[in-house]
Amino acid sequence: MNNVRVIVAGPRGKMGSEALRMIEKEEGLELAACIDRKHNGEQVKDLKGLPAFDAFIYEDIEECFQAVEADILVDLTTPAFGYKHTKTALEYGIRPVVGTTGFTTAQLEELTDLAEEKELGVVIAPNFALGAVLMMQFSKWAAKYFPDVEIIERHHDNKLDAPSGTAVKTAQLIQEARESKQQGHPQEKETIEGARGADIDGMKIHSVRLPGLVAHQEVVFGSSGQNLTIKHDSFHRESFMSGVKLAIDHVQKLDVLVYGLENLLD
Ligand SMILES: NC(=O)C1=CN([C@@H]2O[C@H](COP(=O)(O)OP(=O)(O)OC[C@H]3O[C@@H](n4cnc5c(N)ncnc54)[C@H](OP(=O)(O)O)[C@@H]3O)[C@@H](O)[C@H]2O)C=CC1
Ligand SMILES: O=C(O)C1=N[C@H](C(=O)O)C[C@H](O)C1
Repeated sequence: MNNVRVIVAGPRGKMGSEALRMIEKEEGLELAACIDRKHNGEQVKDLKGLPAFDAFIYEDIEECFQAVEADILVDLTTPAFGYKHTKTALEYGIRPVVGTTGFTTAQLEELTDLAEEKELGVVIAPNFALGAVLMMQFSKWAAKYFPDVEIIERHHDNKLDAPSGTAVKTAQLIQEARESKQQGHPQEKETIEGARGADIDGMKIHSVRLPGLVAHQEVVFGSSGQNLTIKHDSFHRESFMSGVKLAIDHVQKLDVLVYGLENLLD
């Protein structure tokens, strides 16, 4: 069988470089090219700290898609570029696997429609770590019995988007399991704006950004006389890679957009 040819966008990044190391280890995957905003025309092996791939780096995504034959784009960049890259990949018949977070609901809807129109699979996963996917599923289950819930997510201080994609997805899953609920005291007032965090359907989300952190989330449920906390920690970005591989395997058989890795698990 032919190797699956993958283009990685964001190869110098924390996640992109980890994805390159995963592709290097996985039989059946081949790095076709990289998309970066620097180093046009250089080879990946020329860049310090990255695996010794001969694949070339392109700054212009269209030039890359025109020059290189590929099956899949793995995007691990920024919200603005990730959206543009995903759209362009679909235009060129390449299936996107997207870890980049921070897309708006309107962007997700637009990409869903485009994938359907092109009959091409897309996987957008706010979190590729299996433990985080389970944390979200357990939270959805718990919300049926404990509708009062707040989400505390903690990340490294280089993160661009807040709240995290995982926190937003968790809140959306909880919304599916509980009635809409305005939490806290009906007359509560913030004496400093933002003190109660972000709000999704009455649920509060608190975002912590500190050096030393990787990716962590607690979902705290409150009820009379008891609390339930569901917690997940990613201590290393390798934790996301089995999920990236799973998405690469599945996306080739899909002809629609799938949002969330839980939709690919048995
Ligand atoms: N789904 C999941 O499981 C996970 C998702 N993420 C998400 O993945 C994304 C990347 O995270 P992370 O690796 O930590 O971030 P980094 O900042 O470490 O990496 C992002 C990389 O993208 C590069 N970049 C910026 N603009 C472009 C562009 N136009 N074309 C190509 N590359 C570009 C950056 O270059 P430069 O350095 O020059 O700015 C950088 O190398 C984020 O959205 C994050 O939230 C993160 C972890 C897990
Ligand atoms: O930026 C990160 O680091 C992470 N981003 C994703 C998110 O926004 O949820 C996934 C994970 O939490 C790490």
